[in-house]
Amino acid sequence: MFKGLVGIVTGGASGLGKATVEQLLKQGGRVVICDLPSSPGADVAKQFGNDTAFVPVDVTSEQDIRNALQTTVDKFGRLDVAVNCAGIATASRIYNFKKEQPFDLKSFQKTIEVNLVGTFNVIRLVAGLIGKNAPNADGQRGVIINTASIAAFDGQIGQAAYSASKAGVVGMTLPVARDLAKQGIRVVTIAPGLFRTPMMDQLPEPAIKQLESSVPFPSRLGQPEEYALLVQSIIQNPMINGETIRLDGSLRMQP
Ligand SMILES: CC(=O)CC(=O)SCCNC(=O)CCNC(=O)[C@H](O)C(C)(C)COP(=O)(O)OP(=O)(O)OC[C@H]1O[C@@H](n2cnc3c(N)ncnc32)[C@H](O)[C@@H]1OP(=O)(O)O
Ligand SMILES: NC(=O)C1=CN([C@@H]2O[C@H](COP(=O)(O)OP(=O)(O)OC[C@H]3O[C@@H](n4cnc5c(N)ncnc54)[C@H](O)[C@@H]3O)[C@@H](O)[C@H]2O)C=CC1
Repeated sequence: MFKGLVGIVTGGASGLGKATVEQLLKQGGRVVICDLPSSPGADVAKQFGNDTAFVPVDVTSEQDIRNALQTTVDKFGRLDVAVNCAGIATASRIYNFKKEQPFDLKSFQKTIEVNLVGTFNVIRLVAGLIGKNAPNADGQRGVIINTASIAAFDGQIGQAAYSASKAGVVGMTLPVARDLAKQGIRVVTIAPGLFRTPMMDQLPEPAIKQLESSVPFPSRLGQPEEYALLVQSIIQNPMINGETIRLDGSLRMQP
């Protein structure tokens, strides 16, 4: 279905990103996995075979993303799709009255830097390469997909930094889509609910169980493959643009 398609997936060494890499490959695509040097990205790429490459990056670095684009061109000749999955989750109260400790400012800044600035950095750089493609019959040159979170809308206690970073991704989706429309590049954001990944596994098991039971239907954590299926649908459907799509089993998180 995606024969000839070339994608970049940030955070592609784990969780939702890794499932996306697998789905694009299954459909006949070729994929550059971008993830931290400390991630298992090299092993993942080896496991997936010749249609993948791993480039160690920090998404907040201009040079790292430029290197990834160079590798993409050298190895696969073009770029059609970029999926931003790299992200970090932090949790802390604004002020811990027991310990008389305010929310650590560096932790807030880091969360914004990776989740929001990192996503923006990738968007602004991949747009240049995708924009070089010849347009298809519909005028489309490619697609950029971002990952926010339902915490952008109903963040829990302790999620001020994470929710702010993800709300920023939601907020820039429409203006960036409008901005890139003339060039035939679509921009869409997925706001996942709760998915079983290493990030979710950081939460204590009772917290996971509690969250899981609060999902109306299906009352369970999502599988990463279900996220990847939405990525595939977004790529396939040219009318989806400038929108944030919740993928959450109708969960609205409680405080
Ligand atoms: C990933 C997604 O995109 C999807 C989601 O959003 S899933 C929803 C995720 N929700 C959350 O992560 C909730 C975040 N909030 C919390 O975990 C808690 O409100 C809080 C840890 C910030 C404060 O909880 P609290 O009851 O006031 O307890 P507090 O005394 O501050 O902390 C209790 C202990 O639990 C630990 N803890 C429990 N859950 C934690 C978590 N998710 N992250 C970090 N620490 C956690 C704390 O480290 C703390 O340990 P110490 O005191 O020994 O350092
Ligand atoms: N798992 C879930 O329930 C949900 C996840 N999300 C979001 O989905 C995205 C993917 O999350 P998961 O797959 O669950 O997490 P994960 O922790 O399994 O994967 C995230 C990947 O991002 C990489 N990464 C982190 N910082 C990076 C940086 N600076 N540069 C490059 N790569 C970096 C990590 O090395 C890791 O491989 C994240 O943005 C997360 O916030 C949103 C809602 C729910």
